[in-house]
Amino acid sequence: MADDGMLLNFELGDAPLTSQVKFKGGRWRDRVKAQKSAKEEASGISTQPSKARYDPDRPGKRPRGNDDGGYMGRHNKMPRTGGGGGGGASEIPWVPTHAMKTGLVSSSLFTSNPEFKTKFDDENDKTNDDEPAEPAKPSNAPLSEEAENFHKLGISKRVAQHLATKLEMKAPTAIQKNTIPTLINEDSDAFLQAETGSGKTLAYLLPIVHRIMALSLNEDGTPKKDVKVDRKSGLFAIILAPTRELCKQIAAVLEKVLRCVPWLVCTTVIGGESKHSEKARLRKGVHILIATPGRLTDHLDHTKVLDVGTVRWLVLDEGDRMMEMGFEDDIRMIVGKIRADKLQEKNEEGLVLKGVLPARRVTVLCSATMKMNVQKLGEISLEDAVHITASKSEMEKDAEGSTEMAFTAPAQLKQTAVIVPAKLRLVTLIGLLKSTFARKGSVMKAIVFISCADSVDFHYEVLKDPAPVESPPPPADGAPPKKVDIHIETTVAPASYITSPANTRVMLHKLHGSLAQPVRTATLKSFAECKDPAVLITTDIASRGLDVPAVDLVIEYDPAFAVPDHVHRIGRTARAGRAGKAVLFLLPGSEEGYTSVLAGTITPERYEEVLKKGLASAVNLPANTPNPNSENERQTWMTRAENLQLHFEQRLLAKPGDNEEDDSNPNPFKGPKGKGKGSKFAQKPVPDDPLLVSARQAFRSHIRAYATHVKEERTFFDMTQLHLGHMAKAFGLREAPGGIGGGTSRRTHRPALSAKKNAAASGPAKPSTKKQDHDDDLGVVDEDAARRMKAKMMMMSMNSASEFNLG
Ligand SMILES: Nc1ncnc2c1ncn2[C@@H]1O[C@H](COP(=O)(O)OP(=O)(O)OP(=O)(O)O)[C@@H](O)[C@H]1O
Repeated sequence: MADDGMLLNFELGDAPLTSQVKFKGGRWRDRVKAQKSAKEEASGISTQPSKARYDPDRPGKRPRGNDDGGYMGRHNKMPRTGGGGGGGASEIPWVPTHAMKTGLVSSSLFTSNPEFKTKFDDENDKTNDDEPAEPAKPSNAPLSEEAENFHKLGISKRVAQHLATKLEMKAPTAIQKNTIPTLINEDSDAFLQAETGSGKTLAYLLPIVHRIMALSLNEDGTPKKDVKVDRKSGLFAIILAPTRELCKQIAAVLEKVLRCVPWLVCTTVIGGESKHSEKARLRKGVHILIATPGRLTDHLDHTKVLDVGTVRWLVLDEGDRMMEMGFEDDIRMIVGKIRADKLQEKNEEGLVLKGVLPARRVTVLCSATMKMNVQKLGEISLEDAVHITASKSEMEKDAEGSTEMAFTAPAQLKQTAVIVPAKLRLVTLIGLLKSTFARKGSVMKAIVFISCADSVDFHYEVLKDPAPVESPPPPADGAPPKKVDIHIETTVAPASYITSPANTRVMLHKLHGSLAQPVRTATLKSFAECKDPAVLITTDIASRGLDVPAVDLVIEYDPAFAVPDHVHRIGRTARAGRAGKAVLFLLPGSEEGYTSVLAGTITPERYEEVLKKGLASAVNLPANTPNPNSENERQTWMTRAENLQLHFEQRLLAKPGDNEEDDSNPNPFKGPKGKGKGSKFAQKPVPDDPLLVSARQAFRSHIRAYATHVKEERTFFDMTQLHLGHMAKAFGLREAPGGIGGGTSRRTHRPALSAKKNAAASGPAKPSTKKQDHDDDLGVVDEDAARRMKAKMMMMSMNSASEFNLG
């Protein structure tokens, strides 16, 4: 008889078994029989080993296992055997008694998976392994021509020398070469578009710094007579960016540049930090301000000392993202306020601004991706803007009136799409990370993008060492204990599953918008400065603009919600001409078509290849966790994958006191979670393992997030094709938990876009959706998404057997 996806775990090693099957539903008599039988077998005195076991849904009939989210018997590739769904009885395997007893009935990872549509070029795969193809010439690297340097573009010698000697930037990149002269010599608005990692930040910062410097320095660098620029001279430039992290990063780059002009000052005003101290800094005086739109609007409304009369530049970095996040109104307000003030030709202290700074207010828009909403932003903020791109051909395309520029990925970025069945996602991720860090020094940092904060939390918990980090003993001499950075206590931890003999320590980090700002800042710092190999598990909060040069690998474990987001995510690697690799996880089926709309050459890869490499050697299971099978050199990668999955499932099923003998409950059906209030059998409920709770929450949020892919891409990301039972396995769950369809998730991705859209349709925005200038993974799912999920859930509950082939 075909096992149809059932893994029968006859040999499970000596690890403690952590869960018992709960017998629910059906007739009381059936449940008692089933429980009795399970008990007998547990003590080795089974009287009826070969009998069919209890099936709660079909008492008295042949059993169903717990595969496929409660459904077992018909695979989507199998023909229906009767009306009304459900497989024919002959296809239903028998569940061995002891497997039910232990709760270790688990669907096999390697059966019942959908077939791939992709045609893999195995010959090519081989060639790739043996003799790597010539790497593509980097497309976002600094220009190598001898003749190119910053001074020749018009930047003062002082700054050019500082860049070359202190910041190791001798030659500009293509976008810098095309932007700097324009912004120095002209006063027109500009729209900078160039691929990720191409140096757009310095492309707009350097001309601004150069022109502010020119207020007090002559062209030869000597100081102007009787001219003093100090903190009170006025605010000359405002740079807006969508996230706090990006604002801090821009400020860090600018501070480095300003070290050669120490009298110029920049600061940030961003959400999540003390407004009081921001006000104090503004009061002291600042020349360049970097802000998130929400917080700047707030200060413009409430901080009198913030005078925008002298402002000459407004830069909107990642403008499209700000529009997506729903900051259109804030940006309108900011632009309106800046333009409303009469342009001052002299500042209050009599410093002449005219003739040195732009004669009009200049707006610079900056993005690697352009969409309709950026054009709209352009309409709000730009007037006769020049469109500056990195290459001539792009500029020509623009001159010809091409409305939509193709999003390009850095040419040197190696992109792969791994087709992974839902059930195998978690083990494949671990296999990939394990092989990534197998060789010392080959990869130092990897980023894993996940769709929502709950899922980030779960994957962080599941991948980090479960053993609590031991606190250091207090010093014997009574001195105060050494300070540990409390901010990263819950966001940074070692990850033993992905270590290797060459890399015995890999540090895991997590980041999302629901974390407090000091935690976010400290976590990002830890990741950027980590000397050990490091992994960052994150939402799209880290997808825009973030510049950690040592990132060698980006894994899109959950595909992005829209193509531009994908471009930004993969752009966290292969920056400024460096090499990089991006791996996209796709499910077999409609998702496989997604690569046709993405930029660059994407090589498809089978998950088997990833697992073979990753699980060629044993996974380092953390101590004191269930180990389904002691390691054996001869184990195959498939067995290792099965055991690894089982290990996670067991970890999730662990409950406090599971390892202790406890026969005190006389009624097996009013077990730890019995509802019988007042019943003599009622017991104190035993809480589920926090990891299990987290897995359920992550699963629910993941499914909700899945429903929020942009409309144009829903043909690839089709809710109705998702197999919830299989997907649950990727969260270590043996079945899909309920409660997916109802309500909204507070921590699901793509909030403001939909929230604002809804608001437009249904009246004023709720206060909670406003000014989330930083929390781009906080918010609610749009109604349309909720409706699609509800439809899916209804279909599931109406006919669980037809769940496989919805739509
Ligand atoms: N001329 C240069 N020479 C060497 N490195 C440079 C140069 N210009 C910028 N870089 C480096 O390139 C990296 C990417 O720069 P930046 O963050 O400005 O890119 P970007 O185009 O804004 O990317 P994204 O679109 O992803 O935000 C940074 O590490 C920066 O220090």
